[in-house]
Amino acid sequence: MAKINFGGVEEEVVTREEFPLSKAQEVLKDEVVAVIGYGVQGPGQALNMKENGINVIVGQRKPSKSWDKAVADGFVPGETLFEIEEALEKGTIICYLLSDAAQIELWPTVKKYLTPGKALYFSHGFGVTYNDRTGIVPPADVDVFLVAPKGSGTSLRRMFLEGRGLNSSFAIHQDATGKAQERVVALGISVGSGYLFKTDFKKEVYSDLTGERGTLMGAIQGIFAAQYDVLRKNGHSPSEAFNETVEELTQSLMPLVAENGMDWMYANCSTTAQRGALDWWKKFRDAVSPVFEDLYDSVAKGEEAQRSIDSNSQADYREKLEVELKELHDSEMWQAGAEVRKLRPENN
Ligand SMILES: NC(=O)C1=CN([C@@H]2O[C@H](COP(=O)(O)OP(=O)(O)OC[C@H]3O[C@@H](n4cnc5c(N)ncnc54)[C@H](O)[C@@H]3O)[C@@H](O)[C@H]2O)C=CC1
Ligand SMILES: CC(=O)[C@](C)(O)C(=O)O
Ligand SMILES: [Mg+2]
Ligand SMILES: [Mg+2]
Repeated sequence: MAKINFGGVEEEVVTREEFPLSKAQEVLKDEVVAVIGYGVQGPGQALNMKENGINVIVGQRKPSKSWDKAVADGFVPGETLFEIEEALEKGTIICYLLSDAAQIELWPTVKKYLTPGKALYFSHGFGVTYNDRTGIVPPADVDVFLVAPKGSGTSLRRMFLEGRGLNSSFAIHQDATGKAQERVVALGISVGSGYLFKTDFKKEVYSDLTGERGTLMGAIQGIFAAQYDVLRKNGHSPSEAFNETVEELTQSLMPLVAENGMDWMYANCSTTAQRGALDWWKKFRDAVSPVFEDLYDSVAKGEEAQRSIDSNSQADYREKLEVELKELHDSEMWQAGAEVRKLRPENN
């Protein structure tokens, strides 16, 4: 483990230099890694492991779109693609990558196949942390750990194919075999993580639920909509409002933040913009801090987890999500955005 000073706080991380793929392959050489669930994380992790030389199989419902996708991706029925219970039987490491709500429903089946010495792998601390609501309590004689890619499974795969890596957190909930650390780190490297930082199941899920409702997804849509609406209410055209709210950020400014931090992005804007941004960012921070306090409180109380369980356990959960996603898609802001994207030189 490398010790890195993050802004004055020393943390332990695992880098690909100290734990190369060859070491991961050696650790996992006698394992059968069964990926249960082929939605977003499943394909990214299974394909990256497969191409990293790991013995990976996929377990999916049949017939299903996910089964067909796994076949299209090169997993072979009866050889590397099985129905869920057969994959659970064959797997020595069970990667539980169904949706968090679906993990609850299938848990009684999965638990039957967790025989002594096997490992149960998650990509989210949700099921174990909120086990009073999920019922997911693993048997004591199996390893239980997680690797949580800090990004979409789609990005995990794309970055792997580009020779890059998405950072992941890892955590150990149970070390029944004494090999949990090497198993989980080997898996983290094999699924295509850039580097791995250590956390625990509770901190992973509390931070993740906060992040996806906050700056990563929920809050950004909220702040985009607020600025767009004010610009439009004051007579600015849809294209001007969208460019000033989203397009410039994603195409020009956020890549500068990703490259070298916020001050670097500011320094590459006008002094007029720098003065204004430095004057206003604390006002926005103070305005939204109470909302983030409420959000974290709701996460910590389990309210966000219960809402996710209640809504995503319904038979028509996908249809209901799609109705709300369509409302976003059909909004003037994102309709304007579709036209702006078409005008990008690379799209003409
Ligand atoms: N989506 C992402 O990129 C990320 C997901 N995660 C975590 O990874 C895990 C998997 O997440 P996703 O891939 O997004 O899941 P998902 O929502 O895409 O579902 C995964 C699979 O579960 C199947 N499924 C749904 N209900 C089922 C049921 N009742 N019985 C059997 N199969 C069912 C779906 O058909 C799909 O193939 C979750 O714990 C999630 O929190 C972690 C980081 C990012
Ligand atoms: C992509 C990711 O990290 C999320 C937002 O936490 C998720 O998909 O659950
Ligand atoms: Mg996340
Ligand atoms: Mg998440």
